[in-house]
Amino acid sequence: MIIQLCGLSGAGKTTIARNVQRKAAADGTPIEIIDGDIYRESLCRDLGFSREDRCENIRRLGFVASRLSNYGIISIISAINPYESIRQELAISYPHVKTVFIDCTVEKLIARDTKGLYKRALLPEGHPDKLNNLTGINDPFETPVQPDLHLHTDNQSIAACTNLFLQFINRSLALQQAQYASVASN
Ligand SMILES: Nc1ncnc2c1ncn2[C@@H]1O[C@H](COP(=O)(O)OS(=O)(=O)O)[C@@H](OP(=O)(O)O)[C@H]1O
Ligand SMILES: Nc1ncnc2c1ncn2[C@@H]1O[C@H](COP(=O)(O)OP(=O)(O)O)[C@@H](O)[C@H]1O
Repeated sequence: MIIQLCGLSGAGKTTIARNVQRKAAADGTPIEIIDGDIYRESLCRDLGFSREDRCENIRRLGFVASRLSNYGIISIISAINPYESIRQELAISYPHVKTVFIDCTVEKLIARDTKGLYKRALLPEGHPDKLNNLTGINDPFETPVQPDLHLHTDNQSIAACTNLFLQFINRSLALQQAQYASVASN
């Protein structure tokens, strides 16, 4: 199974994915997190934040996820993943792809601003430190049309989001196994 997250910087993608990974590992369920931030330092080092580059980024992360999921490893793509078309492309490119929206209001993110990116994006035009293409501020984020799971990290605690995510994975795995069993019996 491939789980593609989407959500703005600071929404909680990494935090929730790591919590879910740790809890699932305790039950013997292997999860690999394919984090945009980390892959942008290696496999995706040549990519920036234009629409074209962000789409290429997701395609590459999707490919890595697909290789791992062939071996039964649940692959969580933790990236902003801002465009509906590339999310749909991923969903039809590989089997068992789920989309999880990690949703948080921009107001809350500006208040959190763990990396200082929002402060930089909100600087006046012409300021030398201004960030001109921060998703949600001066670059688009397309709300997913029909996510398989929608978490609201501005009003649900980290623990609640983690539990909802784990329950979602367990439900999806059970459905997947039922599908395999039904195919095998026909
Ligand atoms: N302009 C701009 N817009 C968005 N994000 C920016 C930008 N510049 C740097 N960063 C940092 O890069 C991380 C996002 O990379 P992703 O690979 O997840 O982005 S994308 O899916 O290709 O849109 C993102 O990581 P997260 O905060 O973990 O989401 C930021 O730390
Ligand atoms: N309900 C929540 N879910 C996830 N993170 C939360 C939540 N509430 C507060 N946070 C905080 O928000 C920040 C999210 O950062 P991070 O997980 O790196 O986001 P992202 O990977 O989306 O950029 C962390 O400091 C985390 O402690």
